[in-house]
Amino acid sequence: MPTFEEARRIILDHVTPLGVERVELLASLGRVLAEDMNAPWDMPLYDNSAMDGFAVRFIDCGEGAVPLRITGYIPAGGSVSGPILAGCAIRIMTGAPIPHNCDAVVPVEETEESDGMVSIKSAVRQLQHIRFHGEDVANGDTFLTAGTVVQSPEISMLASFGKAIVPVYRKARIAVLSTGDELIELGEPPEPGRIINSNALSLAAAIRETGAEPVIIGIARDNKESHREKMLEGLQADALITSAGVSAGDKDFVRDVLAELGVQQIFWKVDIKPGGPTAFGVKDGTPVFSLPGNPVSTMVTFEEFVKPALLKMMGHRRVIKPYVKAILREEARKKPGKVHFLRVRIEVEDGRYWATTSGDQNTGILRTMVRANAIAVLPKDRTLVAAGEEVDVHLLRSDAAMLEG
Ligand SMILES: Nc1nc2c(c(=O)[nH]1)N[C@H]1C(S)=C(S)[C@@H](COP(=O)(O)OP(=O)(O)OC[C@H]3O[C@@H](n4cnc5c(N)ncnc54)[C@H](O)[C@@H]3O)O[C@H]1N2
Ligand code: MOO
Repeated sequence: MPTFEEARRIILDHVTPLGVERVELLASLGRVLAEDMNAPWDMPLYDNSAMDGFAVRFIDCGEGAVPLRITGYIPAGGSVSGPILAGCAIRIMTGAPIPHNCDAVVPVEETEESDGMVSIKSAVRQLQHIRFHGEDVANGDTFLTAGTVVQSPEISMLASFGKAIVPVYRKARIAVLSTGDELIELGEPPEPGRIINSNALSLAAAIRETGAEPVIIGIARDNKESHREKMLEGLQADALITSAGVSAGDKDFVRDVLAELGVQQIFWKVDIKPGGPTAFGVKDGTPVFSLPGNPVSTMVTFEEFVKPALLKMMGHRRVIKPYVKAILREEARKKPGKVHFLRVRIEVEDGRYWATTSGDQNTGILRTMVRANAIAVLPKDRTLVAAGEEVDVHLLRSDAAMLEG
């Protein structure tokens, strides 16, 4: 039986990035660039002023210099009409192109103006307040490399270079299959013995949060034909996730039917709790994740095993969530032999993370998953983690480390 880290490694070793597509710039947000991007021109494209003020010749600004005559005006978006004449200055705005013989810009605050003349009140350095063409990125340079996750700074850079269409890794389409005779769909009346198919929706949400596209294919009933039919449909997607029917029950058909359909089982059962009965298989390169049915186990195993794989499929290179250290406020006890994923609430105090358990850790208890914003990963061989001890934590929510305001 693989350990937690071994199981995650095995999964990652069996998945590869999907193909590439070209999308409109804004649609590339959160996606991964599939090609290096090279600058089609210098940025900035032309020498320009970094300040509102006066374009001058440095030699006219030495000690004891006389006021300069203002002979022109170049607004942002304007154009240069000629050189700066000796003893003259040209009023200029930030971003406006500078005359070819301008070698300094003096900010307006450092000048005094009267009767069409400007006096400079401070020492001038040659080349001050000029932004030179190509000083940010030179024509032909690689300004973003393949594998970069596109966020607003990348959008800014891509837009600045006129890239309206961007090559990114394809979004993964992930089939979600629930199994079990007890399941009813959202909207159907609940009654004893029936369970609303919440796993399909929590998985779909988690898939979306990862940047992939969920395809809910419904419920396979507790017979092999129903499993076969739904699984064949699910195997058309880039990956298939099933929930429930994977432990030792007499109606747990998932692994059997997957095997009949030619899915090679890579592992079944991992040394963890919750999530012990998790299985992973592959058919012709399509990964199949069989997650246990308890809603908490489904979500935790998605987070720890499926999410890194989906990220890798969509071209991400950083796919393994790092641990942060948190101080446990109260002791936690466990049996030895398995890594335990403890649902905790993190708070930041004095720049450190503090973790409190979110309550009842039974896998049937959903409310403590809702209350949790992180998972403390307790080592396999430990039986007691004392109050005040540091534990490794995976943050679950983007606001987990944020402060109230
Ligand atoms: N003899 C053994 N029994 C069990 C073992 C074991 O190793 N030996 N493992 C236990 C563990 S751990 C878990 S977790 C569960 C998981 O079993 P399955 O994955 O086969 O899931 P089911 O038994 O079918 O369902 C478990 C639980 O989850 C509810 N469920 C199922 N599907 C959904 C859904 N789509 N939405 C919401 N809730 C769902 C289901 O009603 C059950 O309550 O097995 C233990 N038993
Ligand atoms: O995955 Mo099960 O939830 O360990 O009880």
